[in-house]
Amino acid sequence: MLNDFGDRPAGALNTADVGAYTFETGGQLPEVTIAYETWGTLNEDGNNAILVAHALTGDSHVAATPADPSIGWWEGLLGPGRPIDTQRWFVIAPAMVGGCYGSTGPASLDPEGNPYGSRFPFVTIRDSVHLEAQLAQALGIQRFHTVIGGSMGGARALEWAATYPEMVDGVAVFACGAASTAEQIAFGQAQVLAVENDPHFAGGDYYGGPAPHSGLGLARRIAHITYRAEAELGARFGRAPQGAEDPFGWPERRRGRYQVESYLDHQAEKLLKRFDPNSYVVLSEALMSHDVGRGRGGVAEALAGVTAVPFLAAVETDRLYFPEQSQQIADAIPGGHPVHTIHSPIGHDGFLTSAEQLGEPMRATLRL
Ligand SMILES: CC(=O)SCCNC(=O)CCNC(=O)[C@H](O)C(C)(C)COP(=O)(O)OP(=O)(O)OC[C@H]1O[C@@H](n2cnc3c(N)ncnc32)[C@H](O)[C@@H]1OP(=O)(O)O
Ligand SMILES: N[C@@H](CCO)C(=O)O
Repeated sequence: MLNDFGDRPAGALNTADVGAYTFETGGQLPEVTIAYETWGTLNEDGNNAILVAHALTGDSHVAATPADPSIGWWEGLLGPGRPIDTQRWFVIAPAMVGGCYGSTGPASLDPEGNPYGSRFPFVTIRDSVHLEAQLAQALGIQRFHTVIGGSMGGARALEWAATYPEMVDGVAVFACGAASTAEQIAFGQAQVLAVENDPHFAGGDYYGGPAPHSGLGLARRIAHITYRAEAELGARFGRAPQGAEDPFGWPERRRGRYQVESYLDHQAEKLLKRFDPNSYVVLSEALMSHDVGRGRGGVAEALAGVTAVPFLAAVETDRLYFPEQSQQIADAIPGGHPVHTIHSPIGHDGFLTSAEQLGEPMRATLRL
């Protein structure tokens, strides 16, 4: 069922009930719904499908649909005549389990009608892939020509290629490595604790009362700094004060803001309006769990078994998912593969803001 956190027109999402699910670490849900959007038409053989996986706070709205004509987060990549031509391909974008965009998540109601809250299981990237495979089966999709994603979506795409090699012919991974690094886990922990230490968090059972928005806002600020490059922030904001505010309010210990603080306040405010703090924790921990080599003899061995044609890309100024981490994937998948550079001064978020750079090389490499 849809929760209150999405702000979407009626009918914007399709949903499929995929039944009960036992998570990798043993948690269980008696019923799981996966929400998704689609573009184009699945052919009779069920073999013209492409799956697009969203990032941490993303959703299934990759591009405009008749039911929701608003611009999507990869609008330029997808549509009639675009690099992923929806006159030819059937594209599906599922909302990740644990999130707050229509798939079962912590704000969803259990069979007794109570929100799961603190009882929502620990989710891994691999769990999300297993559930998406069940969705594919329910829809009659035999295999994916390509699975595509950036950042956490890239983790999901790579995990798809390692978990279901027989179902994935091509994989496109942008701005993501083979496993979350110590530093990525460290940034994740700070964000998770920011939410959990908010006095309103109540162990995750805050529904019906005030939400832990102060904590979620702090988490988003930490995250957003990592999504942008130091030079971009410097060039854009420098040390400038925000409007007439005075950052030198001492000795009263009250002060106005620098522009960059106002910018981060704005990014935080925007997320509060659209995201459930519990989902932020669940998905952040899922991303921290990302390790394509877990239980497979390590990253090198897991990637040696990938049979999908890879298309890899990294943002040249990304200081969260460094280009070397994309290179590690390229080197480990048999065959020798380049890493395409996304030229952008802004850092990690360049995989969203400059995605148009990837359209043509991706189409050529993956024969889209
Ligand atoms: C792949 C996925 O699934 S993720 C889904 C898409 N991601 C998101 O929506 C996440 C949230 N947003 C972001 O991550 C980024 O904003 C992006 C990547 C979408 C866009 O990045 P950019 O185009 O570079 O936008 P930028 O980060 O500069 O933010 C611009 C906003 O900051 C505001 N802003 C700029 N300076 C200031 C300031 N001094 N004080 C307050 N606000 C400011 C702008 O007014 C603008 O506001 P708006 O977004 O409400 O229109
Ligand atoms: N801005 C993106 C970046 C995460 O990779 C998001 O919020 O999902």
